Amino acid sequence: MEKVSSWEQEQEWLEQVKEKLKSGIANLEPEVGQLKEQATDIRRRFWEEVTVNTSTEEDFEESFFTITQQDAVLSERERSHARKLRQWKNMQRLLPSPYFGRIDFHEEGQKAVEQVYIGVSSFIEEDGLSFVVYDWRTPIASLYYDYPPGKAAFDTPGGRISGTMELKRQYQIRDGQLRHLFDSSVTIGDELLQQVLGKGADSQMKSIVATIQAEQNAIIRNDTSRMLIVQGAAGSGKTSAALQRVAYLLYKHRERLTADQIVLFSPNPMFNSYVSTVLPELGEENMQQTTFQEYLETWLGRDYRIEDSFDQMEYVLTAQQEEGYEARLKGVEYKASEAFLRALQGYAQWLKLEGMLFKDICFRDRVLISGEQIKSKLYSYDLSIRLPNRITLVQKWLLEELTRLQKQEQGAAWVEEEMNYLDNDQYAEVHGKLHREQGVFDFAEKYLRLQEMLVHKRQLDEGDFDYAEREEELLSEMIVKEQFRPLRRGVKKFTFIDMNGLYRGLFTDERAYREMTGEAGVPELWPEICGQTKDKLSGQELFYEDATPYLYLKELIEGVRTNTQVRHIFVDEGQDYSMFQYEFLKKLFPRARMTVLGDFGQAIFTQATNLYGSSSPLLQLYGEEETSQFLLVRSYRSTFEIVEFTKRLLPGGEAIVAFERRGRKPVLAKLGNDELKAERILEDLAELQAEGYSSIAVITKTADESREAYEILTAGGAAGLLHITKDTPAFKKGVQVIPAYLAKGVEFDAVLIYDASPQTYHRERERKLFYTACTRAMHRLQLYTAGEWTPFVNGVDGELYEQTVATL
Ligand SMILES: Nc1ncnc2c1ncn2[C@@H]1O[C@H](COP(=O)(O)OP(=O)(O)OP(=O)(O)O)[C@@H](O)[C@H]1O
Repeated sequence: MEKVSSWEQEQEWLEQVKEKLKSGIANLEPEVGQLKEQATDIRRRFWEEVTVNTSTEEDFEESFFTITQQDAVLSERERSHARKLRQWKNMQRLLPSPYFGRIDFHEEGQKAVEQVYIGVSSFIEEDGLSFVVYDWRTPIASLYYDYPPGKAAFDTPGGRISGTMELKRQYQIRDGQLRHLFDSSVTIGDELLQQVLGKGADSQMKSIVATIQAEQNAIIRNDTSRMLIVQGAAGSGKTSAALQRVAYLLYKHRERLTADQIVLFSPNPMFNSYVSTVLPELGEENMQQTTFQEYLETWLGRDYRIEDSFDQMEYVLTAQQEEGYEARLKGVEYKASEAFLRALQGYAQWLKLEGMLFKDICFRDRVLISGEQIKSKLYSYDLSIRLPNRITLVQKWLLEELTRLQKQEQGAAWVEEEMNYLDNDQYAEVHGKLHREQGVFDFAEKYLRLQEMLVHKRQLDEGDFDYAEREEELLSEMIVKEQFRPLRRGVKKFTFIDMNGLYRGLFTDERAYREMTGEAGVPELWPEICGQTKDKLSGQELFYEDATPYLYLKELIEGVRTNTQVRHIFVDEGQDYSMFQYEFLKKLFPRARMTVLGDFGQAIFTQATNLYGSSSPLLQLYGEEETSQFLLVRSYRSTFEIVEFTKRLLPGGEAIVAFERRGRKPVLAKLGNDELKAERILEDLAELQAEGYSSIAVITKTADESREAYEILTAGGAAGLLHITKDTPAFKKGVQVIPAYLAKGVEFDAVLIYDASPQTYHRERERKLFYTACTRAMHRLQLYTAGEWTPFVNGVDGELYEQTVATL
C-alpha cells in the first residue's frame, strides 16, 4: 500500500517539477532571444557609436574611456546571455527526464531530512535559493554513488559532512513519464544497471551518470593526484569513467577550466567518433581529441614516411616467415624500453661534449657554411651551457652569418643574370616597393621607365641615375633575399642539424653504442637491428617504434616544444604506449595532470607498458607521491557467461568479476571445412539479426583476413556488410568485418570470431589479441573453426561454453 502511495506521490512530484521547468523555460525564452539580439546589435553599432579622436591627449583618453565602457557593457551582456542560455538549455535537457536518483539524507545535528533529487544538471527554484534538482557532480550527489542507505558522508570544500541516508531511490523517466522506480539497498541498485546493460550496442558511446559505480566514482572525482592510473578489466568502464571525469572536472572548475584545455589521446580516429557524443549529451563541450600518430605526423611527417602502429601490428602478426623478423621484434621491444630511453639521454649527454653532426648549408652548389664550421662553433661555446641552449646560440649565429653572406652575394654575377629573367610581376613588386620607399615617384611612370631601361631602349639620363642604381640594388637584394629565404627558414627549423645521421649514429657496433650512451649492453640481435633501422632511415622512412625515440632525441637536442595551455590529458588504452611516449607527453604538457586508463590484459602491441602495481614504470613519471592507482575488476560490458569464458583466456584472469547479467553461453562451432564455416557464419548472422541484434562484428586477426572474410561472406549472400579498415572514419551500426586491433575500445551486441583455429591464434603474443577480440561482445559470442581449436580455447573448461560440431 505504502509503495503505491509513494509511486503516486512520485508521479505528482514529477508533474510539479515538469511544470516548474516549463515555466522556467517560458520565463527565460524571451530573454534568451532578446539578449542575443541586443548583444549582436551592440557589436554591430560598436564602431558607429565610438569616434576615435586623437587630436589631444584628453580627446584620446575620452575615446579610450568610451570604448572601454562600451566593451564592458557588451561583455556583461554577452556573459549574461551565455549564462541564461546555458540555464535555458539545461532546463530543456532536463524536461524529458528531470532526474534519475534521489537520496533522503539526515545530516548529523540537523532536524530535517533533506530530499535530494539528482539529474544531469542542477535546477534551482525561481527564488534562486532552493535546489529542485542537484547536478550529479555536486558534492552531495556523491552520496548517491558511494553509499547504500545507512551511515554516509560526503566531502565539501568546507569539510566532511556526515549523517544517515534514509532512502535511496532510482527512477527511469522517459519522455516526461515515470516508467520505473527502484529502491536500492546496495550501492546503486543492480536492477537499473541490469536494464541499462541489457540494451543494444550503439555506434556511439553512452553516458553512465545514472549508474556510476562507487569504484568508478572514486576515479571520476579524484582531484588531488597529478597522475591517475587506472588498470581495469575489459568492459570495466574505463573509457566511460574517463568521459564522466572530464564532465566532472569541467563542472567543478567551471570558472577556470575549459574543454579545449583537456586533451584525450585515443587509440584511433574511429574511436574519436565513437566517444564524441557523451559530453554534449551531458551538456558539456567536447574535449580535444587526438591520436599519438597524428602528433608524430605533425612533427615528422614532412621529413619521413612514418609507419603507423597498425602496420607495425600487421607485420608482427603476419611476417613470421620473413628474414629479420625476430630482430625486428627485439628491436620493437628494445626501442620502447626504459633502457633505450636512458640510452638516448646518455647519448645527448655525450653529444654535449662531442659528436654532434651538422649538415653543410649550401647555396647554388656551393657550401656557404660547412657542417664542420657549425660544429666548431657549437663546441666553442662554454660546454657547461645546456645543449639546446647552445643550439639556439648556433641558430642565432647562423642567421647572422646568412645576413652577412646574403649581402656579399648581391654583387655576384648570377644575380645580374637573374635580373634578365625577372618577369613583369616581379618588376612590379620591386617597383612598388621603391615607389613606397621614395613616395614621391609616380608609380606608372617609373615602371614604364624601368622597363624601357632594362630592354635598353632608352639611355639613362642624369635624372634617372640615382634612381636606377637604387633600383638595381633593390632588385638584386630582392633576388638574393628570395633565394636565401629557404636557407633562413631551414635554420629556423633546425634543418642544419643532421638528425638522421645522429639517430642512425646510435645504431653502430656495441662498443661505440655503449661508449656514447653509457648503457651497459645492447639487446640480442643488435647487428641486425642496426641494419634494419639504418635501411629504413636511408629511405627517409621510420618504423613506428623509431618515431617516438627519434622525436625524443630531436627534442633533447633542439629543446622541448611545450603546450602550457592544456591542464588535463587523458590517455585511453594506455597500455599501448611506451615509456617514451609518456615521457614525451609529460614534457609536452608541463602544466597538465595526466589520467591513464588501460588494461595490461589487452596489451596487444609489442611496446606495451604495464600500468599497475609497484613495478609499473609509470610510477616514476611524476613520482609515487603524486600518483594514485586504481584497479577496476568488475566487468560490465558482457554477460556473466561471456565474462566467465573470456577471463579464462588470460593468465591471472580469475581476478575479473562478472556482473550478474545472464545470457547464452559462448557458442563454439567446429565445421568440417572453410565452405561449411562460411555457410554457418552466414546462417548465424541472419539468425542474430532476426533476434534483434543490430550491431554485429565479425572479428578477424589481420587486415588480410578481414578482406577475405568480407569477400567470402559477401559472395555467400550477406548484404550490406561493412568492411572496416584503419582508414574508416567512423563506426556505423550494422554488420562489420573488422580486424581485432581496430575493434579495441568499442563493443558490439554480438561478436563472431571468424577463425579461432590454431593456425590463426597460437603464439603467446596472440593471446591478448584473441582476448581483446572476444571481450568486445556484450550479449553474444560465437567462435568458428574449420579444424582444431586454438590452444587458448582448449584451456577453458568445457562447462563454460556450448559446442556444436558439424563435419559434413
Ligand atoms: N556504471 C556503469 N553503468 C552503466 N554502464 C556501464 C557502467 N560502467 C560501464 N558500463 C558499460 O560497460 C561497457 C564498457 O564500458 P567501457 O567501454 O567504458 O569499458 P572499458 O573498460 O573502457 O573497456 P575496454 O577496455 O574493454 O575497451 C559500456 O557499454 C558502458 O556503457
